[in-house]
Amino acid sequence: MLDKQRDSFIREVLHFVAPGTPLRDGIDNVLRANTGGLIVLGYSEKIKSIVDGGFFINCPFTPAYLYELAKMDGAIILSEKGERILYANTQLVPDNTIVSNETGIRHRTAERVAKQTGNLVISISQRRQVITLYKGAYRYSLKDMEMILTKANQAVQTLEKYKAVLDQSLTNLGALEFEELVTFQEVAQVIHRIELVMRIKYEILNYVMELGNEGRLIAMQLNELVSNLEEETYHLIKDYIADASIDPEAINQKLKQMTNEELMDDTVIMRLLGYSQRTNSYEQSVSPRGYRILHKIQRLPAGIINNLIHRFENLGGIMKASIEELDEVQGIGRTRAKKIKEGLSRIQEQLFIDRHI
Ligand SMILES: Nc1ncnc2c1ncn2[C@@H]1O[C@H](COP(=O)(O)OP(=O)(O)OP(=O)(O)O)[C@@H](O)[C@H]1O
Repeated sequence: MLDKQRDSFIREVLHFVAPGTPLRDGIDNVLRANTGGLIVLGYSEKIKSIVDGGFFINCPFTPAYLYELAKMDGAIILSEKGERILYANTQLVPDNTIVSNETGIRHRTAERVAKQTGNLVISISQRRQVITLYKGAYRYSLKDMEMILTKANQAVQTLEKYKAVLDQSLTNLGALEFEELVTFQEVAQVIHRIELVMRIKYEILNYVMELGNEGRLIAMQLNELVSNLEEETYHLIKDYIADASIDPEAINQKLKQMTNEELMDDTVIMRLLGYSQRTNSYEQSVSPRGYRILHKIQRLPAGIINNLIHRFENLGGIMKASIEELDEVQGIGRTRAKKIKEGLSRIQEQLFIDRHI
């Protein structure tokens, strides 16, 4: 199951220490110098209450100052956004009844301070050459750059393969929609494949964050591969959801919470869309409303698409409508009615060709 809170924690903290930022340069210097370090971001009331001693410095942050100050014992406290160095050589005294699984004193202190205050705490290990970030109950250790790059590239390759399979099933689904031969099975399969692709996308996004400047190329590849998939999923759910008044985004969120096993189960997806297995067999045919296909027609506003579906109920109905009948729909004149007909024929033709590639 995807932990959304953990995901946003990772994004937030990785944004702070992404390669190329002054804070990261400073941390890397401390790591290389083998002095170790304990850094707290933000001097909140809660932090104030657990700080003992130290020097008030209050100077702009530079990687060189951080490096020099880390030579002293104790913790360094930065402003919330890391732009200023506020204190150095401080002793942190968090509540020692807070559970910590860390072994060394520095790391245990970091974890307890993060849990007690909710501030971001960074621990740079002297012996193990690792940087660990703590915030609230979350912990994240920055891995070696080369290793992340390799993992990110492998994930992009996996994404490419999954995306190719997904594209083929989307083409098949589209062709079957025009033939009015779609069953729940195809719909469930496409939803399952989309969600798998989205999961790989989020994994890669975390690598991109961690890679900072180095991740730009991977971010571009990712964007090219899956840029409009979210929109496509939204329309797909709108096409097949049993109760059209339910917000497709709510269904999408539930989809993200599912385990991989649940995702592969057609009956779970059917239930998610609001169909019960007893009344609807998943081999039974089902008609799309037409949002996904109609959005492929260029310059056709969403309001008109809604009017069309409201009037003709589904894609089949819209396909069968004559130019005169289309013309009667609010917002559609004769020229636009012709454009809709032509657009649908063109999309259908292309899908039938692509289906056999
Ligand atoms: N409560 C604390 N407040 C401020 N600094 C602390 C605190 N506890 C430990 N430190 C810092 O950590 C250093 C000792 O850490 P220790 O070696 O025990 O931790 P560790 O978690 O094993 O880290 P490392 O992997 O770097 O050795 C101290 O010299 C001090 O600078």
